[in-house]
Amino acid sequence: MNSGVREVCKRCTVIGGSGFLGRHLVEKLLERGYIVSVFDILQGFELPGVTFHVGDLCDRQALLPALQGASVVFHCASPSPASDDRALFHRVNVEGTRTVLQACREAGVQRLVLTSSASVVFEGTDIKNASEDLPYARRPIDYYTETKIQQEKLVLEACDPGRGFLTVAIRPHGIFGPRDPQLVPILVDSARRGKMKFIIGFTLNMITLAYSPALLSWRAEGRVRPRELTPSCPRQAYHITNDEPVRFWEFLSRLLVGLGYEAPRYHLPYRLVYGLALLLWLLAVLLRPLLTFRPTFTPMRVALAGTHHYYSCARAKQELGYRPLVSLEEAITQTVRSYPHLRLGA
Ligand SMILES: NC(=O)C1=CN([C@@H]2O[C@H](COP(=O)(O)OP(=O)(O)OC[C@H]3O[C@@H](n4cnc5c(N)ncnc54)[C@H](OP(=O)(O)O)[C@@H]3O)[C@@H](O)[C@H]2O)C=CC1
Ligand SMILES: CC(C)=CCC[C@@H](C)[C@H]1CC[C@H]2C3=C(CC[C@]12C)[C@@]1(C)CCC(=O)C[C@@H]1CC3
Repeated sequence: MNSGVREVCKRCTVIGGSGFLGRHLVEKLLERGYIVSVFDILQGFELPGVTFHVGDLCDRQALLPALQGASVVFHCASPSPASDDRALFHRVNVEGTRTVLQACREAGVQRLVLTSSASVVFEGTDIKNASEDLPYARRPIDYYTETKIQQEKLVLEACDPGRGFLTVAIRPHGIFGPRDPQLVPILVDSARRGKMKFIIGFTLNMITLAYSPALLSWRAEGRVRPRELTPSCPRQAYHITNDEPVRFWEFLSRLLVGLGYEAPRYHLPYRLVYGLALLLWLLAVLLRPLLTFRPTFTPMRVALAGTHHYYSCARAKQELGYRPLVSLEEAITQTVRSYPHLRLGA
């Protein structure tokens, strides 16, 4: 292979590369010698070797220059799941993804890796060791999930090995780790406001999570191209987790205690809290023209707190060679260490 060809093979674009997962991915790709372009609505950081393209992914003209010459595109952009702006979710996750697909084809991109979510099958009821064969949620719990389902379908249906365009969706679940803007910050904010004293529902519900650095080291190795991706087996989604189911409340308690806060200990009935969360959500929608407030305990969060939701990543292990690189124990230790500013009293 001459150096020109090698260079083209190693060129990639990370859409949403300024975000939590996207930025970790950019760093790993650089370590592995990729030439990286980032496309994001804002430039979140500066790194030698990274070219930034600032724009909205719904704008094909803005997107195209960022994709030129890339053999692989990682799509990691989405509005925050904390938002309840249905129109925004639809515009970015559904219409925006159509635009990404169109632009990829125009730019001659060969592989598109979507960061979907394991929550595309979650309806608020128990999920135990689920494989990817579980159907999509018929009644998605929020707009985020509703549009992640549509997004994943669009991307997988666009897979066209005959034309040399391969698509794959990875489905992480509850990503955490250094710089995570969601799980640990929301947890600490709730603890600081005295809202983390309660255990919702029963204490034994298990979940799986995905520790970002471990997830990304693997992903950036280019193992995202399924070996079996052939015309007879073109559409693939893969659960990616730490592969160590843990009790939800034990996991949260270890993070809280590690940061100096008390673990939750008083019990509240699941149905009561879920009902209250629904009521608050409804009030927030109805009162929106007059006042804006964002309840901490959304129906989705309460459902996640009170049910089993653990996923099997056997398919990714078998077909993609996936292995979680860090134990859950180590992942929690590293995460706690990375948030000195969120410790009690800091
Ligand atoms: N975090 C988690 O637990 C999980 C996340 N995922 C998925 O992983 C992906 C990455 O998530 P995460 O890193 O946590 O999210 P972040 O919000 O940290 O990153 C997403 C990035 O995309 C940007 N973005 C949003 N809208 C647009 C747009 N219209 N055009 C260009 N860029 C845009 C965001 O900018 P801005 O911040 O300004 O909006 C942000 O920089 C998402 O697809 C998410 O659905 C899946 C499972 C779990
Ligand atoms: C109710 C409670 C005690 C909340 C504190 C922790 C939560 C903030 C997180 C626990 C599980 C997380 C999670 C997500 C966001 C943050 C939590 C609710 C996602 C909804 C993020 C986006 C996804 O694609 C799925 C995630 C599932 C787990």
